[in-house]
Amino acid sequence: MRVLGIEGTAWAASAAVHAVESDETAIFTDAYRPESGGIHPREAAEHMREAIPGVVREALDHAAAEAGGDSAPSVDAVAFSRGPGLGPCLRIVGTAARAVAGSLDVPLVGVNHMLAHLEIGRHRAGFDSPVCLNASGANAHLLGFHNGRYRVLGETMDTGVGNAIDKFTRHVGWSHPGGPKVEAAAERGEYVALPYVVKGMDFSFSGITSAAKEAYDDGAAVEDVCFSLQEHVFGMLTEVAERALSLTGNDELVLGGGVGQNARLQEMLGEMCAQRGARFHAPEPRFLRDNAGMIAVLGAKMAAAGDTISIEESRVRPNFRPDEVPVTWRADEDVARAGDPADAGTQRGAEATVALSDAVVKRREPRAYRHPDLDARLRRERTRGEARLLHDARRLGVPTPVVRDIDPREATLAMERVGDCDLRDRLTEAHVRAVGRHLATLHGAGVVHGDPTTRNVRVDGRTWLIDFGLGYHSTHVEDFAVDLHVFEQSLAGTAADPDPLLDAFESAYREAGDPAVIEQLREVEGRGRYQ
Ligand SMILES: C[C@@H](O)[C@H](NC(=O)OP(=O)(O)OC[C@H]1O[C@@H](n2cnc3c(N)ncnc32)[C@H](O)[C@@H]1O)C(=O)O
Ligand SMILES: Nc1ncnc2c1ncn2[C@@H]1O[C@H](COP(=O)(O)OP(=O)(O)OP(=O)(O)O)[C@@H](O)[C@H]1O
Ligand SMILES: [Fe+2]
Repeated sequence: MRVLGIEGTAWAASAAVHAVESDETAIFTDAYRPESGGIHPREAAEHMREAIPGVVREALDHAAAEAGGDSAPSVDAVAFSRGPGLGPCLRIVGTAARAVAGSLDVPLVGVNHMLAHLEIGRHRAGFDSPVCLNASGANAHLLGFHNGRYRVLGETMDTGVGNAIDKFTRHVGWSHPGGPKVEAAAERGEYVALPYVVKGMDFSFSGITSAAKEAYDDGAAVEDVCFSLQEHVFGMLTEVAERALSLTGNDELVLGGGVGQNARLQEMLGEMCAQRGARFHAPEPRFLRDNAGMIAVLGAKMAAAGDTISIEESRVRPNFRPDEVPVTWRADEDVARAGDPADAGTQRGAEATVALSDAVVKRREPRAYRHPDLDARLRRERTRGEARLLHDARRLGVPTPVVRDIDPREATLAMERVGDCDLRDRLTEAHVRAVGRHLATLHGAGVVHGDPTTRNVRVDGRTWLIDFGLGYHSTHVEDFAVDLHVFEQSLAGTAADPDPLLDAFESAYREAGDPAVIEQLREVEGRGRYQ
């Protein structure tokens, strides 16, 4: 079987032929390069109009040559990027795909571009059910497979990671795309401190981009800013990837997206995985940046599962989210979470090792992938912050362990042992309601937990909140809403039937806290991040 793929969500006018039996993929790409500034949607669409016919012809010629003069059509299906992406570009690609499928009389397959970034890594690595970090221009998120869908385990709360970097390079007058230029300049740079923003498995870049621009305007060497941008931004992505592995009990990670071509990002992810005994795969660059090869490869899997669409249903989807897609090509898989060993001896969390006896000693281990200055700063700040907030929460009446000792230099806390197990392993409505009430109490007093996941709640007769290492004080409704979003994402990622739990959580929060936070939560969830 051979499948034609067509891609054109933003800058890459690309067509490819994937031959299933030999697993060979030929890719033909004609890139749009803006003369100034970033990607202009109208110019990009104009480029698609001019370039798509040429790359499709090249791909079909290639397929015909491979077919060696067979009378049968040279491809068995046509797959296209249906979204997310720029509407005007998508429509041109959609039209081209319909025309080719119609004239060859073969089925049409509508592919989610972000899932294609993920599946190409899974395919090339031969991994079973990896967590995926998509690091592309317009997006940044972590995906994991659970109950027949890819779930968004964490994502950017503002711009995509490539866009965040490209904004900085535009500010200093460099041409698009900025990522490779930052990578080159970073080789000669030294460390300066920038903001570092991780909220559970979510993260945001706007503060870093602004601080980087300011540092440059204030006279910092551009090489130093580039170096530090990479250390912070990729450090954050690596940290959240590690959190996702830890929370899901997974030991395979794949990388996707154009920013994934960056050697420093690949190095950090590789080191993080090596340190925790997980396997890591980054596909070759031609499969990382936008390309039709990944569309053809996933298109072939979808076609084999019978997941094709009629012309009438094939409208494009500029805001197509990855978690909306029924994963037909993995329908027969029954994926169980590996799970961590029971509460005995030493536990390994996402960032700390926790020695459990009558008491608990939690030590934030150094992270080799992180710049030493940043590593020391985060371990010290988080240890101090955790001790302080555990105490504050207790005073507000939220059950937390009593802190017995703290050593910020060693990043070590000694505290009371609480609960029989993590909430993840006993997900009842009553406990989830209690989490809703406790978060409402904290938020009412201006405290953000920062990482309220189903692993950071301990349960017995009571419902205890632990792990305040990412917590902070705030008066912003947005920060409280993101806290709720983090908890709901972790529920959706760990519960077999999350809906009743989500309802119970929200109704308890609404009763005990500020309903405006729930409204803001809807805003956070609905944010269009894909234009
Ligand atoms: C929706 C779709 O159109 C969009 N595509 C996209 O963003 O193109 P992609 O090829 O995945 O990524 C482009 C980004 O990748 C960055 N980039 C390329 N090489 C890089 C490098 N060596 N280091 C850092 N960033 C790099 C560029 O600066 C640019 O921001 C997406 O996947 O989000
Ligand atoms: N005070 C405590 N009493 C009982 N168990 C605890 C306590 N503190 C931590 N644990 C156990 O150790 C695990 C990891 O602890 P913690 O969440 O504080 O570390 P972490 O490395 O920051 O983890 P993560 O980032 O995954 O939440 C918890 O999920 C819990 O099972
Ligand atoms: Fe992409």
